[in-house]
Amino acid sequence: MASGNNSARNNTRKRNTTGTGQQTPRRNDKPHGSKKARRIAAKQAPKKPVSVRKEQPLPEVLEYRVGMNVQDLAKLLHRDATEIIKKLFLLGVVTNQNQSLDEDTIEVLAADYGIEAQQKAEEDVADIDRFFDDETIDEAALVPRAPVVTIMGHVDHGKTTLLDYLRKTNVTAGEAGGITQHIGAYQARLNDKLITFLDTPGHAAFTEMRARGANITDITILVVAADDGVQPQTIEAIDHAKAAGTPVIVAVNKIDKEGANPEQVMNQLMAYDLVPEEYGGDTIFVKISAKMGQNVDQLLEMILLEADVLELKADPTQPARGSVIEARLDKGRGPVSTVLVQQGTLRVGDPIVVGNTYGRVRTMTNEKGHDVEAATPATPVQITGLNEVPLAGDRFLVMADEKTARAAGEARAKRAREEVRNASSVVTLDTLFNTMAEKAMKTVPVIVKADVQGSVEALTGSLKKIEVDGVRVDVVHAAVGAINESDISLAEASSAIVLGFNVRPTPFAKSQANNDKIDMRFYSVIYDAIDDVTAAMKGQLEPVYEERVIGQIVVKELFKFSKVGTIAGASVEEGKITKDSKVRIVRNGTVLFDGELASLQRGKDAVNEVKFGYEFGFTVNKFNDIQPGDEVEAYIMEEVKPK
Ligand SMILES: Nc1nc2c(ncn2[C@@H]2O[C@H](COP(=O)(O)OP(=O)(O)OP(=O)(O)O)[C@@H](O)[C@H]2O)c(=O)[nH]1
Repeated sequence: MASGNNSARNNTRKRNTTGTGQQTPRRNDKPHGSKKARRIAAKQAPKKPVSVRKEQPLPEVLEYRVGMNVQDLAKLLHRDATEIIKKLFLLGVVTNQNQSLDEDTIEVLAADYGIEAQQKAEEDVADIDRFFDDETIDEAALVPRAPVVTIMGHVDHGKTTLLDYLRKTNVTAGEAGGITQHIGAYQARLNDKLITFLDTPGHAAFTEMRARGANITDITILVVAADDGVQPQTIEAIDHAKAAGTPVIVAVNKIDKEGANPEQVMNQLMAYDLVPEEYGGDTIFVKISAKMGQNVDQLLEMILLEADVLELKADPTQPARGSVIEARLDKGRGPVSTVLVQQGTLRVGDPIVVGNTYGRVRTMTNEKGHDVEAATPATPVQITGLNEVPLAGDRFLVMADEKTARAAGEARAKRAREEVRNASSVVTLDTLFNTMAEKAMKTVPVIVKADVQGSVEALTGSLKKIEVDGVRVDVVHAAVGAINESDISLAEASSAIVLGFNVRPTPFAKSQANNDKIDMRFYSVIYDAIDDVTAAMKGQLEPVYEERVIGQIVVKELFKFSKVGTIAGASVEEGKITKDSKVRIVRNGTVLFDGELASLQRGKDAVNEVKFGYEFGFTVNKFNDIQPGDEVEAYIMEEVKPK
């Protein structure tokens, strides 16, 4: 049996439950329980256990865990459970075989047997991540497994078409009929070899799962339409795959279309280190038509070839562990989750901890809705039987018994509630110098977003030149546009700082960054950004002023006056605006202007302040291009004391 199995099964810290009806002797009652119990116990002198088996003497030390029940203790003491129940009864504790006992009761019991009690070092039952370490894997038990593939690419380049084509033509469960359901993943077959496809195209989903610890993709298929070439999300996909360290196979799609130019795609991608084999590189390119199915088999062949190179293996003999691909609440069936088994074999009836919840696998079905009894590595299955809905990317682990699974799930839920955020994994400019030392960082990961390509390049170029004591800046991703949720996911997964140049975050990205405590910095002068990053790396970042956003405003309409010019009519959607506010005018996520208010008025009257919910008019110094729909951020600069 595999070593991982043993460690998983042994991971049985019991819950410290004092079940109903159980009486706990007070600590100072030691060693013989209540007065009454002592009296009764004294009557039994000379003290002699009821049914001593000669060949099984008492242990010298009772090594126990809090929460063990009478049966567990009976085994350790080599005594009958009934004897222990009796003994406890005489000590004033009414219990049964399955009842968990607390520390005091166990110690009193040991003392009554005349032996020492020692609590075993606590294993961290909530830490299921350690079962995903490579050390827990038994090399001898490894067998080849199917590769797990994610398809990424720019909008409309054909990800869904490719997934649908594969599902229709190559899905294995199709053998027995049934209608394919979207469960988040499926397996395709070529020449009796399986490939697991994650059916959730999208970079944010991919990276969000990774941020939660689930590194399940082995190979990324980058779909690029031959009639459209490399586009912003193509680059985003490349950066996400690079950050995850997965090899990329390029599927140049839509070659059936007029105007398709696969060679151009190949040339463009060389700039991103994806060099085709025929040009001397090592990236596999396959020219396909997802719509017609042309060369799709060749793509599958290439995936299998790459999988061979990667020597993907897993041990099917251990208790299963893996990751959640997607999960939802079903009205009839309760929490329904698609999980991917990564090691071991998952079976119906298995007690399981999943993320911060737990349960027992009640039903297990494949992508055709057929019941399956067991799922081996790289197999996606939909399971029911969990107490709550887990999150995509949560890890799962099969436990020795339901009690342990429950203890682990509850401990994890509690920890998640307490732990607002593991601050040590967050990298911020303010704490960069210390973090660099603590983590012996060789590079400082940053993500760059800017309003125009020229700025992206200028900023990226300058950042790459920074070097402080051998530490350099690693630009994980750089692109034009507002900071979006995909950027924040990538920042979280890569512990990166986000630098925005003349751009702002989308509202969703902003709240996600807030939750994840991602450090976003905004600049309108490249030199300032370079200066900040360099200073932070040297431990010399001492912000003197920090901006504080005090209000969000939306421009509703324009009033043109011949004498005073154009006044913008607006309403305060959040916070307030004051006469001395600075304003930042944002259109489609891009900062158009950053400057000062010239006037603030309600009706015809100049005012010092307009509060939330009110409409007002304003003009801005040196900016006349305000449009209805523009968003205005009102902010003030506050002095920050150097740390
Ligand atoms: N001619 C041709 N059209 C294709 C091919 N693959 C996809 N299309 C078409 O391109 C359009 C977009 O394809 P999708 O598969 O929806 O693209 P997607 O990448 O999944 O797009 P999003 O889900 O929006 O990101 C659809 O109209 C498809 O029919 C192809 O190989 N040849």
